[in-house]
Amino acid sequence: MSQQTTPEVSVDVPGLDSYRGLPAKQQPTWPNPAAVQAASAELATQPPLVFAGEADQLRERLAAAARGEAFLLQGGDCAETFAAATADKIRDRVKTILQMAVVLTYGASMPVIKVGRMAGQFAKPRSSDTETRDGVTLPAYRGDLVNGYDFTPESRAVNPDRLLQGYHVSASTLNLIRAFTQGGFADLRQVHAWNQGFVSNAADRRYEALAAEIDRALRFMEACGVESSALTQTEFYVSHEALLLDYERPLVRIDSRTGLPYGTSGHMLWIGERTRDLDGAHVELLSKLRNPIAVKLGPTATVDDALRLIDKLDPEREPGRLTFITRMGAGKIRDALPPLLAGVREAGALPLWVTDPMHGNGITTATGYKTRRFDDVMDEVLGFFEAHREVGTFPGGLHIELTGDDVTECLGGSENIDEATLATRYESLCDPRLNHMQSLELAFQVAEELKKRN
Ligand SMILES: O=C[C@H](O)[C@H](O)COP(=O)(O)O
Ligand SMILES: C=C(OP(=O)(O)O)C(=O)O
Repeated sequence: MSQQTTPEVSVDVPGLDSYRGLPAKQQPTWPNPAAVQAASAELATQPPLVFAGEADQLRERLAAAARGEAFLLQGGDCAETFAAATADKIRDRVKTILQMAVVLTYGASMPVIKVGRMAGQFAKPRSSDTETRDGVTLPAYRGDLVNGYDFTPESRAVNPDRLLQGYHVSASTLNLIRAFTQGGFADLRQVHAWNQGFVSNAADRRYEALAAEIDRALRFMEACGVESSALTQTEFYVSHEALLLDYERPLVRIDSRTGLPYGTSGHMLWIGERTRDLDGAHVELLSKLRNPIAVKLGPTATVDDALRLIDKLDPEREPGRLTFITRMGAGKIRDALPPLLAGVREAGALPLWVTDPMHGNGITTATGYKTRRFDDVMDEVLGFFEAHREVGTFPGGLHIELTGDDVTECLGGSENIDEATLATRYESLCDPRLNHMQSLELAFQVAEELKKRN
């Protein structure tokens, strides 16, 4: 996030509101439309959270990944919360992503583009509008941008004041991320320090060995007089699902250099599996924005779906503009992905293909915990690499739900978290995340797959 640009101004753009008449899924039913309009109007007066030039820079980096010259690592909470936007928790998530990126960069000898599911991942699509506990039914929790998690009528009531709160929490999160990644914390000579404070375990020990090799290489480079800001700072971008239209639209700004509209709520915005209808409001609005855009594709996605999304979102077939994040499920990816890859390639398009091995592998235990098996997550990642090998396309990235905390939300991994252990530290308000150690283990395994390609 180093590149500065000319300031942006907020003006009405002809055509930008074409999404308004279209079906918009997964939106809250605001009880008081005037209050939402007031909140959106207030948001429209706020400064942009990210700059257009940064989004352009990310698009260039993603273009390199689409061409097979870089790898995208995108990760963070399932649902960020306002309460957990603390310095320690943000730092630990950034550290975990930096550590994973080091493992991948060193293993694959390839640049790794770091993108957090951070500073805006506050709205969640849900399967049901309501939740029932002990015979009491209340609105489902839709993320801190919409309502509260506590199971009381007051907390679950949707509240448009949260739109502004979400903006401000995103701003302070982003401020901290910028400070961590540009202000010395991401210096590669800190590669050991990133591991401190985490419980020592097998993945951490493997990481320590790798960090020692990196240290040696850095000392060698220093001795040779090599100096580069690439060793002391890192680019780190932010992304989230652009779900809540009353939040996203007011944060659109016109880039004064080019006159083009950018979503300034995050560098990269994605459209979820539940809202990717071609004729829906989400695809329409994001088709007008110049940011890098991603779309989730589940196991029922067809070649035709993918091609029509490309026509709508990336008509110029510009590498870096469009990323497909596949989330098929471990049992389906080997059948469902190869035809998609082949069909899109035959049509001459070059989207970036990324795997989300989390969202197709959810299960619920008998005791009611939503969880995922680490082995299923890993199996989907392997299936992703196999599918690309079969078709001859590039497996360009990994999208995961993770935390820097030692939570017990996903089953398995080398700590062997079992069903009984889930209860000890289950903190996610929506879907289960890989903990710090599981995230590192996954990074080592993905690095092995990338190494095989080389
Ligand atoms: O993160 C993704 C979705 O918001 C989540 O899987 C929905 O979960 P639900 O089926 O419990 O509503
Ligand atoms: C809701 C999500 O995923 P999907 O749209 O793939 O279900 C998510 O990534 O938070």
